[in-house]
Amino acid sequence: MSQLNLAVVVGSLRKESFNRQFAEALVKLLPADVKPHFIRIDDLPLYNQDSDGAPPVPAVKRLRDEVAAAHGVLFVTPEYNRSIPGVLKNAIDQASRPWGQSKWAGKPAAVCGMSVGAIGTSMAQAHLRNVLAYLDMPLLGQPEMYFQWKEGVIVNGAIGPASHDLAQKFMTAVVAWVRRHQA
Ligand SMILES: Cc1cc2nc3c(=O)[nH]c(=O)nc-3n(C[C@H](O)[C@H](O)[C@H](O)COP(=O)(O)O)c2cc1C
Repeated sequence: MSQLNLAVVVGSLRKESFNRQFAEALVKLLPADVKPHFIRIDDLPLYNQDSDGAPPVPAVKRLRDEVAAAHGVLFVTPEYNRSIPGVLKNAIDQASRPWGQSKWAGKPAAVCGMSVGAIGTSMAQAHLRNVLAYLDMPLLGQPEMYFQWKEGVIVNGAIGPASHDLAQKFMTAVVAWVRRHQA
């Protein structure tokens, strides 16, 4: 099968981010013909519609080019105050404009997340799904992935034994979803 480029967007800038650790463990479950590409969002300026008429600054151009080059996108996000972190929304907004030139449109996507709370980012994921659906991204429905951070969830950089099967099932479904939507 042809090589797939899977963009991975992590919604936390924290150095020891559980979601980044989770994302790095998840991509280890990908088959050899799927290449993950972590999209940088920490150096993006705040989106300002006044900038739409000018050439994008280098960080924004990089973001837009990288999203455009992806066959699909995996979002791995924390929940902040029952929604998605502002840094993630900013990145989504930056690649959605100028109007009519969104880089997200048509890209198959999947969402998951890790929180310290028992609801495991379910509210954040619901909000994120709403945004991505508006951006015309076909969204993987099942399996859902709501993870709570606790000892043993990630062991030596890999998904721990108790969660491994669900995580593998999810990543297999992500790859099948992206392949199904390949032009
Ligand atoms: C501003 C803020 C708001 C938060 N709101 C929630 C929340 O609504 N639900 C939840 O489960 N955890 C919430 N948390 C706790 C996060 O789950 C926790 O900080 C987690 O480590 C964030 O993910 P990260 O480790 O990838 O940065 C919040 C944390 C912060 C800093």
